[in-house]
Amino acid sequence: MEQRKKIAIIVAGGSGTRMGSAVPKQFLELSGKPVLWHTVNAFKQAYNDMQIVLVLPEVHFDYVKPWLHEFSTGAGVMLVKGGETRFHSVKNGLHEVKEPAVVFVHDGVRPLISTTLIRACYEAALSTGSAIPVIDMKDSIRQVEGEANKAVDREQFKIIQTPQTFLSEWLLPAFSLPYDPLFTDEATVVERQGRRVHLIPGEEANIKITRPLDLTIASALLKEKK
Ligand SMILES: Nc1ccn([C@@H]2O[C@H](COP(=O)(O)OP(=O)(O)OP(=O)(O)O)[C@@H](O)[C@H]2O)c(=O)n1
Ligand SMILES: C[C@](O)(CO)[C@H](O)COP(=O)(O)O
Repeated sequence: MEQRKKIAIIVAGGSGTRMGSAVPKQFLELSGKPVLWHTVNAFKQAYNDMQIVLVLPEVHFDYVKPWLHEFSTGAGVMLVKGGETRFHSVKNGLHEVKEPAVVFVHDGVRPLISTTLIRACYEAALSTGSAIPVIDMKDSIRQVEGEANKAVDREQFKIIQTPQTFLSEWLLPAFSLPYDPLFTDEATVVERQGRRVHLIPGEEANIKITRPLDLTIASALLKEKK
């Protein structure tokens, strides 16, 4: 099978308002290392020729420099300034994609991503153009509109994860579209360009650390993984 350069754009440019911690959640400690260390490590473990583009506010470059040298072998890690929204952070990272590649876009705050899922995304994107990991809904859901609410069929919905993975020739043109607040992930941007995205099974453990309880859950999951 054809092989391609692999680039992981890891976005860590947010301020973590829902977490409410003094230090942004991507730098909080998880089993003795920053959350973001686990995320970068997962991509380096999956493929040692993986190029990492780490997107974060310039004021936070000093948080990561002390431990980044650990990942300097192979294609290394590049630091890029974050943007106003996640979309703008991804767009800044994409400026570093200068040759045909399989591009993974991953939340810096999903440190439990597995080697198996990263490799599955690579293979699926290489053969179909895109790979979006999803999991089933466990709870019942309701649609709320003002005072009214109604049950909806949860079988028609999926929970979307990252890494959202694409051939660079899919992703780069899509990000020249004007920003829309609905662009909360890359699948939405690529779809707006008229492409149909390919869903693959995600992982329950691939949680996004968003609120304080998620850090407790991530810590327990990491212990189980070891
Ligand atoms: N301008 C932004 C906003 C978000 N992100 C990143 O996108 C990922 C998912 O975003 P989210 O969990 O919403 O993080 P925050 O925006 O930091 O959190 P909150 O919405 O609670 O403020 C995170 O790794 C976050 O750092 C980013 O790179 N640039
Ligand atoms: C990309 C994402 O993690 C997919 O579930 C999600 O859309 C990020 O949303 P957030 O509001 O920026 O956390």
